[in-house]
Amino acid sequence: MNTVKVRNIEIGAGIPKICVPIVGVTKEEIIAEAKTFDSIPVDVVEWRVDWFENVFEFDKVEDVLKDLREALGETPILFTFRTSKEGGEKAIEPEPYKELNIQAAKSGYVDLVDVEVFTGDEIVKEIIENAHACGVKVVASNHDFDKTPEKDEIVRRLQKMQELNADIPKIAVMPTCKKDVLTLLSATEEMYINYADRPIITMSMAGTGVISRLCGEVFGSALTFGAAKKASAPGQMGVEDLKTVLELLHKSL
Ligand SMILES: O=C1C[C@@](O)(C(=O)O)C[C@@H](O)[C@@H]1O
Repeated sequence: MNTVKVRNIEIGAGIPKICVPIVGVTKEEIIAEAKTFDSIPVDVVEWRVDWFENVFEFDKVEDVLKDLREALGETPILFTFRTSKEGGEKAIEPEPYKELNIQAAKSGYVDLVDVEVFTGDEIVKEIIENAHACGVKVVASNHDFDKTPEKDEIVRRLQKMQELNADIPKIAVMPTCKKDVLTLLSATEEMYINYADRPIITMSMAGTGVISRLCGEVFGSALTFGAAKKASAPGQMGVEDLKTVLELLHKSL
């Protein structure tokens, strides 16, 4: 099993890493929030750029990235445009989506970019190649905010991300009942044990699924999202509580 090293954080080794999203609208909000992060437990910061008011002007995106990098010091930055199709704030066409992610990777300010795997194989491959060429890692992602696909389908999607050469396959699904949470955990365990040669990230959303955000070390999910000021998806716990539970489990495993 390979791990993914970004700055001083090794994703896929030991206790699951905590990623905190920033969902500010203005530059001021985004930077002000980043400046509070030295007092909370956070391993990786996700900038959810789809919330940013000027996301379609790259010079303004780059201007925020420059100050974010300064505010966050050595904490790795994951750059994510979550499209409205997958639960994000804004819609975007595939070509500008590709350009945005490649420009972010080339800026030198980000450590990882998130690429939605169902954008289209050619575009996904192009983003991954460009990101890798500048030393940036790629989290491939897929989200289903309505339901939980069958176990085999979840495993198939994670495999597809790995085949496309993403560094970290990730899937977030919505449970409609408790059994759906077991389906997600079972798919995670199967992928982790039988197919994955790299870290994966999985979660079942909302309150019903919250257990899946805590037990990654048991079933094989390498990173979990926790909330600081505002959650970016249903079911994210506050980071302090999240850290406590992850450490309690880690001690007993
Ligand atoms: O992909 C994910 C996972 C997530 O949807 C969650 O459920 O925690 C939150 C998003 O911000 C992130 O990009």
